[in-house]
Amino acid sequence: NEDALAKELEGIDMWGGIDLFKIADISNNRPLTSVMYTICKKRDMFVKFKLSPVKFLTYMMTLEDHYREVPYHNSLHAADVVQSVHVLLSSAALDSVFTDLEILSALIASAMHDVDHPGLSNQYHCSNSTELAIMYNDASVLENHHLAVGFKLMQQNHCDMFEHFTQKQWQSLRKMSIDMVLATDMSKHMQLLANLKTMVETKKVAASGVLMLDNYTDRIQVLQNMVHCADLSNSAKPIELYKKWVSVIIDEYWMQGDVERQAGLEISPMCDRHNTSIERSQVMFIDFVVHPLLETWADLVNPYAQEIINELSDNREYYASLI
Ligand SMILES: CC(=O)CCCOc1nc(Oc2ccc3c(c2)CO[B-]3(O)O)c(Cl)cc1C#N
Ligand SMILES: [Mg+2]
Ligand SMILES: [Zn+2]
Repeated sequence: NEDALAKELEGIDMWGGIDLFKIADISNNRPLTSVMYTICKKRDMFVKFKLSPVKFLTYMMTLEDHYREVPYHNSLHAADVVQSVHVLLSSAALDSVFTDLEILSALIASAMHDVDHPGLSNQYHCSNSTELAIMYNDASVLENHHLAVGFKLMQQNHCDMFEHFTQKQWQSLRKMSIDMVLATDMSKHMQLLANLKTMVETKKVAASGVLMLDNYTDRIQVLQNMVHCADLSNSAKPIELYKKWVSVIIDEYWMQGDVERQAGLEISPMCDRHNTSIERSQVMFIDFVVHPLLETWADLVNPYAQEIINELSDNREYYASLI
């Protein structure tokens, strides 16, 4: 089985290069741990930061165990975002732009960004003043929870993989990871996109063609948008993968709608199994959210994301043709 897993992981450096549904099957349902270990190994993170592989794997398996068995927001999605960030980071326009600590932070943030997701949206939690909504005062409720769980688990026995970090390194990784995961809250989308657009208009590029980012605000904005793009990137992947992601997210939305209907609550958008057009909602999400974001990202790292935009346009036409 190790050979089959190694084989499937060969495409890990390519956009849509791995099938996470297959990897889940052949990794004994450890897609997140397998993908994260492979990428960190390739990026020589264990040597660079003196990470104990045993503690790293113990943490990753513990983190993976804390993703729930919900249709979409399980560890498969986290593995997908980790791998997508890994590919976006390797864009030539970002060559040696980010430090190893920034790269490790982006990968760790991606790995934990939806941990313990209950399959119910922020809107559901806030509308019903759930325990989590009360805990986080309706502000980025799920994203705060994902971070709290993700970092709490690092304090567990044998999970302290950053034991050799200086206080400065730890504080920096923690701040950047927090800023990236909080930026995956969809209510921050318009602000994030506006910042990215401004950055594209004012971007400074070195003679070599790489981006020049000279302060924390600019650097973290690019990292936040990168994780956000990866988080929404299903519709820019090969159509067979995209269709699988659509089918599982609809399952999760419909389960939420069933809970809302049962409780006599107003059913959230796209969550009513008796009244929803999957094709229409996908076309609208692509037109109003994903395409504007990925197009701006493509402008930033131009011309290194054209393949992603082409894939997205093909997929949009596929669903538009079914309406
Ligand atoms: C098959 C797909 O293309 C799924 C991509 C996500 O599809 C949506 N996502 C939406 O918002 C969130 C985006 C990211 C996240 C979450 C919600 C909660 O955790 B998360 O960080 O994964 C909204 Cl509002 C609509 C759609 C649609 N369609
Ligand atoms: Mg999330
Ligand atoms: Zn996510």
